[in-house]
Amino acid sequence: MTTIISFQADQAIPFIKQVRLQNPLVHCITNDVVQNFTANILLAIGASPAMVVAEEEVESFVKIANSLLINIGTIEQSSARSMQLAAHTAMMTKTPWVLDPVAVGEVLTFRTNIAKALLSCYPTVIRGNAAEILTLVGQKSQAKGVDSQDSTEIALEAAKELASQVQTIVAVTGKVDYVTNGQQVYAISGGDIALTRVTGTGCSLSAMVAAFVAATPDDRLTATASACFMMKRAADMAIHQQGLGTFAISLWDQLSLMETIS
Ligand SMILES: Nc1ncnc2c1ncn2[C@@H]1O[C@H](COP(=O)(O)OP(=O)(O)OP(=O)(O)O)[C@@H](O)[C@H]1O
Ligand SMILES: Cc1ncsc1CCO
Ligand SMILES: [Mg+2]
Repeated sequence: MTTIISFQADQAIPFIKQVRLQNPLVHCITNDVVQNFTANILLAIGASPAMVVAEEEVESFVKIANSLLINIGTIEQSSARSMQLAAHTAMMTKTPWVLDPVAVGEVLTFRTNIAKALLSCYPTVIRGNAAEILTLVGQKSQAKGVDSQDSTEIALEAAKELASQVQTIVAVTGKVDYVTNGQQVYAISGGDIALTRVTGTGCSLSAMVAAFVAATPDDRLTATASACFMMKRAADMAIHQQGLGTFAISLWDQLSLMETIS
């Protein structure tokens, strides 16, 4: 049986600082809903976002980027081709890359097939909600569109299995986040239910993971857990007495302020 280790702030702090020091260039191929939010979240944590999607451009851009994010949230034929080319280039150039398999499941078969095919390009990290991770290992899942109705506890074994199968790191997020390489498991608790009521917090977290694994290549498991910790901690500190708009802005503020004083 694997011991689940509760991830602590003192483990995350050096990784959060490294992202600000390194200012990684993160190549994002992400969905239409979250482009602006994701770019701003990356800037807030000290990374440099670039949304480059054209099939004609992705190959050369992956080669100069420090990491790549592929998020299939609003995938179409043309973006699917860009994703496959970008992931293949990342594998060949050993550029770390993160897969966010948004809304994979039995209803949305086009994206599910693409996401499964992308696994052969060995993502460095897969970050998804419980339903998405269950789907990728071929188990039944419950979702309402992009939102999971399964808990991360139910998906933990699937996350470990996926990590072992694909030789990757899996971050399965929800009330408690679990980050695993198949052997070790970190648990990150905290955060706020409001994170599920602002669109793109998971998508932006995947982009943060891409920045963290680029800036701290020696320990990508801790880097991934640190990104998850940072999002939860920012939500803990964000203002949540008014409405969701204030919460979203305050979350952005808290991400930008965390560990800026050295
Ligand atoms: N019930 C909850 N309580 C506290 N934090 C939560 C809860 N559910 C999710 N989170 C946090 O919300 C963030 C997004 O995770 P989630 O699993 O909802 O991603 P997602 O479903 O891919 O989101 P999206 O598709 O909207 O981008 C993570 O930081 C996660 O820890
Ligand atoms: C709402 C939505 N639909 C496709 S992607 C996306 C962003 C949150 O996953
Ligand atoms: Mg998602």
